[in-house]
Amino acid sequence: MAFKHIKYPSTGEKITVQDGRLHVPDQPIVGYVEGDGIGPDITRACLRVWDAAVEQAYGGTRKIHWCELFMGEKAAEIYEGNYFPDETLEALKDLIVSIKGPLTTPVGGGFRSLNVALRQELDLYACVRPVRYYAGVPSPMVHPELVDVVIFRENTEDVYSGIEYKAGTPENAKVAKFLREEMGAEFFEGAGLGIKPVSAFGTKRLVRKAIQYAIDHKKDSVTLVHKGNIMKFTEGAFRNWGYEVARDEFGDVTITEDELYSVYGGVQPEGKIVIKDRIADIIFQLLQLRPAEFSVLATLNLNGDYLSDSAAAHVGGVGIAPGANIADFVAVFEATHGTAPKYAGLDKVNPGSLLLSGVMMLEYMGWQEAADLINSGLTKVIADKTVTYDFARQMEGATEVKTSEFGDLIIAKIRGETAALVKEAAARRAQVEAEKSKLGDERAADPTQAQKASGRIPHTVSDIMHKVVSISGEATVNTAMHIMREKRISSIIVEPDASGQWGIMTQTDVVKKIVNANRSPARVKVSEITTRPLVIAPMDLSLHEASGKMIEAHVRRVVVGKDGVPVGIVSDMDLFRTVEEFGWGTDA
Ligand SMILES: NC(=O)C1=CN([C@@H]2O[C@H](COP(=O)(O)OP(=O)(O)OC[C@H]3O[C@@H](n4cnc5c(N)ncnc54)[C@H](OP(=O)(O)O)[C@@H]3O)[C@@H](O)[C@H]2O)C=CC1
Ligand SMILES: O=C(O)CCC(=O)C(=O)O
Ligand SMILES: [Mg+2]
Repeated sequence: MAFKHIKYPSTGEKITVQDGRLHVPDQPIVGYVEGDGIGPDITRACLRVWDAAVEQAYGGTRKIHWCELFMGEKAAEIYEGNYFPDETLEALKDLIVSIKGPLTTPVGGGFRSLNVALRQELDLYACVRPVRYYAGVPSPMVHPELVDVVIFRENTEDVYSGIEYKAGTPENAKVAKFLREEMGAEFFEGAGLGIKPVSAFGTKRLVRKAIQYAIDHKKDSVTLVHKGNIMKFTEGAFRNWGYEVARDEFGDVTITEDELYSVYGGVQPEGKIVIKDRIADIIFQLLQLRPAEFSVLATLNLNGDYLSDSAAAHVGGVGIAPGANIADFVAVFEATHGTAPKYAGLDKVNPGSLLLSGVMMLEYMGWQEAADLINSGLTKVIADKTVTYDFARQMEGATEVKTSEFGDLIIAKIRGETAALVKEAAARRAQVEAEKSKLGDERAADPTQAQKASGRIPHTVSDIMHKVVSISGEATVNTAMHIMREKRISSIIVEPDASGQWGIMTQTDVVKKIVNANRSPARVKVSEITTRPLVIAPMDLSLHEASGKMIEAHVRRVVVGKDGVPVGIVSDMDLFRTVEEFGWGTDA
């Protein structure tokens, strides 16, 4: 699709899916949507922090190439009233990984939620919202550190499906008539009507992802949250289908809470995840009073929406509540909160929620080092009590900073904290490199001695060969002789001639073809006394085989090569020395 307003950066590569896995190049193109309300404030700050963390973690070898995509009010301005242009949808699919700011949805009328539309159009069926405590964050809980749950909220079904009939419309009248007359339903005249589809397919793929996450992250339980006592065939079915997936697809690694007591006497067996369920209303109390009992929660769409904002409040509020909308590969990361319009453009709110959504994104891309830097930078800034208004109003002795300043402080921590470590690691790397290069030089100069020092016994020609020295056939024999004397070598490799053949010139050639023939080495070209073609032995030729070759061909050396190019040379003297140093045969 040719884009009208979206411009992919000219540098960077697209993230792809290869052999069923996400393939993230070192210079990936990642999409971002600024969002409405406070969106531009937090996005601006976060882009700088993400870039700084990636730069710091990978020293410039990795970099995100951002591509702005348009949704919401900014899109409506650019695309003549279109809040969700087709090309944005196309690019989100094409780029696979993107991050977005919040988008406004009018209440009680107007256009449909862009966020919900996005999730449905891209079938981003799992809304993943981790809720955990960052040390120093103000919290109303006595033990907020015990909160560490990941909410897997079904993201495409339930009452968010948009099957609603406004009171007073012909559609509403038609549905009401059907329900009353055909289904025997009873409800007040003039009621607005909504339908709540919950399918086995939608439930199972969500619960499957939640259980897989629990396995991958060594979590001890998955709790199915539902209001199945009231909505038996939707929420009750969600619970039943959830247990079904656990039993049918993860039977070897899961047990039910019933089994935990009836079979295992309450002692959770090593390596088993407990699948349990709780009714939706009581889970709000339980998460406050007994948070340690929960780790992964699988919820329907509406319950998960409520629960994620509420749980966020236990650990500092929605200002620090990250999230992601994930399909099998395509993912759009986003803050849990909305557009907070009263703060729009004030550079005031907490960018933490979007920032941590970016941390989830970096983890999804496999860039854990950059993610860790942000986590630790954020923790340190909070520990310094330099925080945005939402934390400052709950923290004694805090200094309130702006959104952008909060970002700057995190960047400073990321750079400062790692500067020393990076310097130290670079020095360590340089030391190792220097040591390696010294050992390499020693090996090349005296392979036998180097192996003796390292405890290795040589077996093949590559174990004892010396690096070849080569010369052009156009050089004079005089020049070649100077090099051989200087390097203390008895032969020199001659570069390929016009027909591509390598050659060799030895001390014996000089004795026979120069001295004995009464020729001046200054006037004879190397090519004139070179032996071609050169027989090149493979690197894994054994020392025994090498001796055989020398005897058979009446030569005193074997040239060793790779892909037809000579790389080393082994002489009869090298064999002699090796045997003298290491022994040979059965008594070696
Ligand atoms: N995914 C999305 O794009 C979402 C979009 N929305 C949309 O956002 C709009 C506004 O919704 P609303 O219900 O007011 O909810 P919001 O989440 O936008 O704001 C509610 C309150 O939460 C606090 N808050 C929100 N974000 C931050 C932040 N970054 N830092 C600190 N505090 C924050 C503020 O509290 P305080 O007043 O105490 O300072 C704010 O007034 C609606 O149109 C809604 O549909 C809502 C949720 C998600
Ligand atoms: O789409 C919206 O405007 C609200 C969505 C929401 O609250 C959420 O996803 O948590
Ligand atoms: Mg919400």
